[in-house]
Formats: sequence, structure tokens, C-alpha cells
Amino acid sequence: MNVATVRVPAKINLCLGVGPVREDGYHPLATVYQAVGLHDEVRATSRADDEINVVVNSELDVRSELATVPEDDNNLAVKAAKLLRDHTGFVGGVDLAIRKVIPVAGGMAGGSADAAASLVACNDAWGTGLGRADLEFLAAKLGSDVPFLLHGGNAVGGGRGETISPVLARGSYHWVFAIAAEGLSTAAVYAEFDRLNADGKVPEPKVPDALLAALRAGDADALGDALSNDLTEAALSLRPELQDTLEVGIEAGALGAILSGSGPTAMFLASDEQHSLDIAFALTSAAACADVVQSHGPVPGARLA
Ligand SMILES: C[C@](O)(CO)[C@H](O)COP(=O)(O)OP(=O)(O)OC[C@H]1O[C@@H](n2ccc(N)nc2=O)[C@H](O)[C@@H]1O
Ligand SMILES: Nc1ncnc2c1ncn2[C@@H]1O[C@H](COP(=O)(O)OP(=O)(O)OP(=O)(O)O)[C@@H](O)[C@H]1O
Repeated sequence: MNVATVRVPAKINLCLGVGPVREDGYHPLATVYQAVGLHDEVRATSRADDEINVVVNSELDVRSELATVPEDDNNLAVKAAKLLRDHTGFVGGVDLAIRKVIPVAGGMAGGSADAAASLVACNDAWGTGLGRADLEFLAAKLGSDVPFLLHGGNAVGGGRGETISPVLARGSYHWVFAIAAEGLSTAAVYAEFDRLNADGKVPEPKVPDALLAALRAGDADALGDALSNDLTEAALSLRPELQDTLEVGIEAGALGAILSGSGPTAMFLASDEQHSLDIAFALTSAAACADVVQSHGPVPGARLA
């Protein structure tokens, strides 16, 4: 019996450019990912038989959403373990234990993070010895965000999000996250994007030059101005009250304020630790969300603990 524990971060999209829906139902993206310091943990304990089991628990169960995380074959961490086993021909099973901190259905890629962590943890516990490139290949099959969660740091995402390329970046950034009481379905937000754009022509997405320049310079003010998210209108159409949450952070002087991915988490850029506390305080006082979390990025991707 071998045990491997992996810590994996959440992601945010500093920009999220969304193009016209493709024939396979996915949308082409031009995004810059950043991994941030909210971590899930996945522990893999190898089994001699062929069972793959999962249990999920959390010390931060602020929302009923945790109950919606499946403890069966639908869990993305289980899918990852099965994919690795099929790919390598390994004979044996695993018990997976997930400690969730990343908000569920929060637009921060929590499920994708657990899938990335499960790949790394099982690869270690089973001794299957796959390298980075093979793990990234499997990650792309599991979901659009999964390859980035292996990678971590900052990266440009293309294709449907699964193609990762490096970005020149410096600086560490202070973030405040407003966690909503109820999650939003990623598929539903993309469907709303299509509905809202049914009449117009959606241009091919592009990462804004101003954002890349801000990251190269490590300039938090410029980064705040350059944050963007093409899913904003769709997410706000499904959840109009998120506009109020964004405004509370803006009034508290956030350098930038957007929704994280498909939402409903709102993210605010602060200039330093004290500013981050001020924004967190304003959000809490205004009861603008269910929970407030301060964090920083970039941080590394899925790693053995
Ligand atoms: C919103 C983001 O988090 C931004 O990084 C991602 O685009 C979502 O990534 P994800 O949750 O890993 O998405 P997947 O599990 O691959 O897809 C979930 C659903 O989202 C929609 N989807 C996802 C990615 C994409 N580029 N276009 C899409 O239309 C599809 O309806 C898909 O069925
Ligand atoms: N390990 C997992 N953790 C969380 N959710 C999971 C997991 N496995 C499957 N799911 C399912 O996926 C749904 C979406 O959860 P997730 O937390 O990944 O959303 P998200 O963070 O909004 O995703 P993204 O940012 O990638 O769009 C959950 O409601 C749950 O049903």
C-alpha cells in the first residue's frame, strides 16, 4: 500500500476572451490563467484490488454546495484515476480522499483541480511513472482547465482552454474573493452567452496587449485596469445581484474587479495586504456574499505535498 498526497491550487482568469461556439459545442478561448493560493488536497492510497473509491470533506463548508460533489464515478478525481489506469494498463485500485477548500461551482476550477491532483497522486502511489507531457495529454481529456492546474503559475490558455503556453510575468498579486452562497453551472453560463449573442457576430478572442504588458512589468495598477471577462454579461444575466457585489469592491478601491471564470465568485485586486483587508472588510460589512477569502498568486500547480 502506497500513499501520495498532492496539493493543488484554484485558478482565476485574468482575462477571458470567448469566441463563437464551435461545432463540438465548446468555445475558443483566449485567456491568461493565474493559479492562486486556495488549495484542495487529494490523498491517494493504493489498493491491491481494482476498486476506485472517493470521499470528500471540507473544513470550510460554508455552503450547501459541498453536498453536490459526487462521491462516485462522476467525481472528476475518480475519472482521472480511471483514465490513468486505462492509459498505463496498471493493475490495482485506489482510495482517494479529497479535502476541499476551493469553492464548489465557483468558477475557480475546483473539480478540475481535483482531477489534476488525482493524476499526480495516483501516478506516484501506483508508480506508473508518467512524465509531465503524458500527464498533460491525459489532463486535456478530463476538462478544459485541467492542464493549467498541473502547470500552475501564470499561462496563456488557447483552444478550448486546454492549450497552455508560457507568459512572461513578474510580481505577486493580492486577491480578495467574494464567494456566493450558491454556485453557477459553467455549461449554463456558456449557453447564456450563446443566447445573448445569437444575433450578433462574436469575434475571435485575443489576449489584450495591455494585460500582457502589465504582467511583464509586474504593475498591479495596470493589471487591475486590464482585467476582463467576456462571460460577465451572461453570468450577470443569470445572477443580477453579482453586480452589487462587484460594486462593493470597486467602492472599496479595488484596482480591478471581475467575475472569476464563469462565476459566481467575484475577484478583486488589492495593492497590498492592508488594502486586501479593507476590501474584505467592506464585502463582509455589506453582506455582499456568503464568504470572503484573501489570497495571492501566482502559486505552483499540482505538487506532491
Ligand atoms: C470558464 C472556465 O473555467 C474558464 O477557464 C472554463 O472555460 C471552464 O472549464 P471546465 O469547467 O474545465 O470546462 P469543461 O469541463 O471542459 O466543460 C464544461 C462545459 O462548459 C462549456 N465550455 C467549456 C469550455 C469552453 N472553452 N467552452 C465551453 O463551451 C461546455 O458547455 C462544456 O460542456
Ligand atoms: N472533485 C470535484 N470537486 C468539485 N466538483 C466536482 C468534482 N467532481 C465532480 N464535480 C461536479 O462538478 C460541478 C462543478 O464543480 P466545480 O467546482 O469544478 O465548478 P467550477 O469551479 O465552476 O468549474 P470551472 O471553473 O472549471 O468552470 C460540481 O457541482 C459537481 O457536481
